[in-house]
Amino acid sequence: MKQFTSVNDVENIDKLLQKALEIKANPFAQQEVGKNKTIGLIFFNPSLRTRLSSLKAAYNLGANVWVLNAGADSWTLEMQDGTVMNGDSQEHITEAIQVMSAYCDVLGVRTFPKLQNRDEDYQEVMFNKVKNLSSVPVVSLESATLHPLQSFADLITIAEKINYNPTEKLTKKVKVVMTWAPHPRRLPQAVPNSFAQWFTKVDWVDFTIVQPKGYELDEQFTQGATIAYNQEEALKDADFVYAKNWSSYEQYGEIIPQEKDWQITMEKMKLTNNGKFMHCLPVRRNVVVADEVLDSDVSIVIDEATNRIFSAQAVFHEILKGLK
Ligand SMILES: NCCC[C@H](NC(=O)CCC(=O)O)C(=O)O
Ligand SMILES: NC(=O)OP(=O)(O)O
Repeated sequence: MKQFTSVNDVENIDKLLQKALEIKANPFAQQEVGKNKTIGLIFFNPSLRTRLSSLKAAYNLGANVWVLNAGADSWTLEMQDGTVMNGDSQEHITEAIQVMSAYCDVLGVRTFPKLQNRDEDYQEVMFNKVKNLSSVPVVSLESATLHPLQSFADLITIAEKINYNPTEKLTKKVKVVMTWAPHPRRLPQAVPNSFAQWFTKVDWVDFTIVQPKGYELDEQFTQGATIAYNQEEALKDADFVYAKNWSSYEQYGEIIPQEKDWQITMEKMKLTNNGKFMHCLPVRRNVVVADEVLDSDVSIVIDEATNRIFSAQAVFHEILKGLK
């Protein structure tokens, strides 16, 4: 693997899934792979899980690791080219990334969208700038439009829960429903785009996206999914319910007020096939999902967060293995 920016960098999803499950069963077996290697992590936005699970993954592989919270820990970085830097910015991204990539063998980067200009966000201007300036392979720690380490951890979690065995054909597909949920702030589409991009490629999954009108995601990620608008209807017989808020793609970055309450409650979970509740976290309690769901054994959000270690470890392992 030469980089990890989306599922398209994965040659064989099933093989990578097997790798992650093997690593989880035996997390310290590959300490040679990371020996004398350094993983650098740059965060332009906040993080709890991605930051800590990436550190843990690097340690498990015997690698060294550093983290920089850009802007907070470092000089204030200038992102625009051709600027006269006589204001608050102290260092240009051009030097900063070249220098930081000289200090590591793999570079992880988090860059959220600004949610102002759809073209700029969807062209991944910021992430690509970093990627092009880096002299080492780049891993997405969530970019403007995608969060592949999260989706891969979600896949590991579902595979585990159903005791997935790649050599045995499932008699019935697993029904996974991704549902839009309410939120007080304008949030990116990265998590749902990425989840859709991965799960439309898993042939043992029957994948539905349910959302209010106006919240349709970019079709480049959702092709192959069943698109629905009635939440109760869609939840029927679901094995897994993946809740997430996202702002509108069409009315870019906006919140379109809803009459119906899209919050996930126990009553709604009862419509499913004993379905499990999933969320990438952080989650707003009693807005996105009711306490009664999150605090019950229906919820597998902690399993997902735990599997962030193994999605990162499998990806770092594949990239480090390919380095000279
Ligand atoms: N990395 C996981 C999700 C990150 C981000 N959530 C947030 O910003 C939630 C913040 C809040 O609840 O105000 C998102 O939706 O893309
Ligand atoms: N799910 C996730 O990526 O969490 P953080 O934003 O805390 O890293």
